[in-house]
Amino acid sequence: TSLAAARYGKDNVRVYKVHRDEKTGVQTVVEMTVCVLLEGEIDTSYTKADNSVVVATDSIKNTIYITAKQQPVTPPELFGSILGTHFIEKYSHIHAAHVNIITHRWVRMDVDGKPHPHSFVKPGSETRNVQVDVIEGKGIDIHSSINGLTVLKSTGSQFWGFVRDEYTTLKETLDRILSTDVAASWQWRRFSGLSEVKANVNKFNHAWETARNITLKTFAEDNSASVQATMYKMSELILAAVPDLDTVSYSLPNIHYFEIDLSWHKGLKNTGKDAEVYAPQSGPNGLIKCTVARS
Ligand SMILES: O=c1[nH]c(=O)c2nn[nH]c2[nH]1
Repeated sequence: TSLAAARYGKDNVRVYKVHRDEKTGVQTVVEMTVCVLLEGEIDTSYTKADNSVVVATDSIKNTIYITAKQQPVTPPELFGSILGTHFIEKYSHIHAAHVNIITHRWVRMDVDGKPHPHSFVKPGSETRNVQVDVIEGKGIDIHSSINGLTVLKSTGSQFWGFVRDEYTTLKETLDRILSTDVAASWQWRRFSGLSEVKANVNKFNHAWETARNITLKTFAEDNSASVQATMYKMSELILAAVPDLDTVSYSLPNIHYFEIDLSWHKGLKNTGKDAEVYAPQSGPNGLIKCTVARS
């Protein structure tokens, strides 16, 4: 046998960092969950029980906290690039570092109509994530994403004209509920190294804001012919707005809300244009994926 592939490290490293502005007293918080996996000349630690090549995962965890203390932790694309670059520069036998960062959203609380200096709300399960792959001699590949952004529209969604055959029971509709948990991601062009990431640092927050705004606006305004058609429009708009992206991807579960026929109860109308009470479904759910390139 031989080792076809190997990478190891520490997962689920939870990090919180506060920034205290001495002048204004305003405090800002960041919370993230970090995973760092290392690749390189580590085969003998698997094949020969040779631990001399192992940077202990405990040391990797320590490095994450030290780097979070000494370096900026936002945007996550920058922190991931700094962290990954550290490992390939510090250890000559490590040739790639794969950093995954899940940043949780602490949104500043409004109290009496004013943003509070040190209080925050977590608005749900939405996160901002990055996968940063620092590859020695090649550069830095960054994949950014929005996850867990749950949306619903009560109309403005259709689905008809699909294959009808002996397997089909689904009725065509010009007006349905559409709900999904948005997973949107975008692949940056390769950066030559940390200095180029730093030179482009302002693009990362702009891209996240742009992708999030386009996703919400298109979801709301498009009279959707299908999940497929709407997610493609979102992708096209994001690529047009952010020139440094190579591709945009979506993975959208179609969370169904079924009509309930109540006509058996004294002829109660609750289907089609009379539908008001629906049964939200936890599963089965549609799952629609795409990756859109520039051409
Ligand atoms: O938007 C949709 N796309 C589909 O492919 C599908 N299949 N059933 N319902 C659906 N809705």
